[in-house]
Amino acid sequence: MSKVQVAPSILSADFARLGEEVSAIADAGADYIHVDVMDGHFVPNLTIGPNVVKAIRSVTDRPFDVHLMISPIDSYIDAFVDAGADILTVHPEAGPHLHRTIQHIKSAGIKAGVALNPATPASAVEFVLDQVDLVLVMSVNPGFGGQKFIPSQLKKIEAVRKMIDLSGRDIRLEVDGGITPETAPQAIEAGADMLVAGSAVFKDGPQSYAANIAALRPGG
Ligand SMILES: O=C(CO)[C@@H](O)[C@H](O)COP(=O)(O)O
Ligand SMILES: [Co+2]
Repeated sequence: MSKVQVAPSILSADFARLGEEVSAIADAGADYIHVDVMDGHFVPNLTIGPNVVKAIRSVTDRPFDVHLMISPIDSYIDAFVDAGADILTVHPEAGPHLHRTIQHIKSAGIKAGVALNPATPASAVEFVLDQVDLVLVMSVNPGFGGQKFIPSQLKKIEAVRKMIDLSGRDIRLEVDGGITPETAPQAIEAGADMLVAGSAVFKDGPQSYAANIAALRPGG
């Protein structure tokens, strides 16, 4: 399996100093910058939109992994592509035609991911697996940082890992929610190769970011 990569979620950053925070996690070893976009409708929280993504894009050359929790999804894709997203990940429930949404993202020349909510089965991604670059398994219900990892998702991570390996395609398996030094090894053991972590990275301030990121990697 490829090296495990860490994508800190800026949802737990200090929004008053967002540019500095993005720069600090990049310097601390983040492989991606995970951006949680929430609309107060698909999920019960409101966060940031494409203007903020555009504003922080110039702070680092790390890829932006943009997790879209908005519905209906399709009319927002181009704005996030223009803002500088490198990966756009969408939920199957967020639009009427998942395959078409993925084609839209791919036709813009960037990577496409599909996010599976805790109650959404692995099979939801089966017939688009030939199109996607990433599958994101949500290990909490989407909407907030700082929630507890849902253990039943480990089985789904294993199932998605099998599907990816069978496909023979280069697809990342990202796990998002409640990732800590205690739960990261379980997610990795089940097949994850990309970990999102918000509260576990941003706790204790910038001087701890490098150690917090390192603690999530295998052997960390
Ligand atoms: O997408 C989401 C929540 O909807 C996540 O990306 C969280 O922001 C991760 O936060 P922690 O659970 O790591 O604190
Ligand atoms: Co997320």
